[in-house]
Amino acid sequence: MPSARETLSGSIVPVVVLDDAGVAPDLVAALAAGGIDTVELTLRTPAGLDAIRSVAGSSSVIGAGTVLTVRQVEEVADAGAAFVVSPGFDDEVVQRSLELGLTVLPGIATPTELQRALKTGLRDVKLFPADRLGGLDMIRALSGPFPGVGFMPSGGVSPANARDYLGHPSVFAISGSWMVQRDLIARGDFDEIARLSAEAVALLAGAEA
Ligand SMILES: O=C[C@H](O)COP(=O)(O)O
Ligand SMILES: CC(=O)C(=O)O
Repeated sequence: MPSARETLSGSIVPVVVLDDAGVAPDLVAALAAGGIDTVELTLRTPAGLDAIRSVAGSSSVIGAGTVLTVRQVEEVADAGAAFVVSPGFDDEVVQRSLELGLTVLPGIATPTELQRALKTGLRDVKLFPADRLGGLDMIRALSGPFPGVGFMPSGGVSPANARDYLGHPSVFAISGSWMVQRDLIARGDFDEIARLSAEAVALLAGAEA
C-alpha cells in the first residue's frame, strides 16, 4: 500500500467532524471547488462512517480520522476509506490497516512513540497536537535523530503558520479544521468552505521545499 507521504504529498488535509452524513457530498464538493481534494472524515460522531461510505467513490481521496480500534479500521476499510489517521499510536490499529492495504498515519507526540511507529515499518507520522508540542521547533528537534521521517502536523495549524510548516523538508502535508469549522457545516455555508479552501491552497502554493 502507498505510504502516507505518497498518498498525501503536499496536501492540506481538512479534519472534518460531521453531525449529518447527508452533507458529506456537498462538503467534499466544496472543498474540491476550493482545490482541496483530500479529506479526513472523523469517526468522532456516529455520522462519520456513513459519511465515508457516501463519498468514498468520489474523485477526492477520502480517509478516516480518529480511528482508535481494530474494529473501526475494518469498518472504514469496508466503507471505502483510502487512508486511516489516529490521534495516537496503537500498534494493532497500524497492523490491521497495513493488512487491509490502507495507508495509515498514526499520531505521535514523543520520540518513544515515534520509535514504536518506525518499528512497524512506517516512515511517516502525524504530529499531534502539533502546536502544544512546540510546532515547528518540535519537528526540527525530531528531524535530527530521525532524518528520514515525514511529518504531518495537526492541531493548531492555521493560515498563520501553514506555510512555515509545509516549507520544512520533513513535512509532507498539513492538517487542520479551520476551513471546515462545525458551525460553517451546520449552517450549510459551502461557499465559505470553498473560499477558505481556495485561500489555503493559494497561501501554500510554492511553500513546499
Ligand atoms: O482534532 C484536531 C485536529 O487534529 C485538527 O486540529 P485543529 O482543530 O486545531 O485544526
Ligand atoms: C486528531 C486526530 O489525529 C484524529 O482525530 O484522527
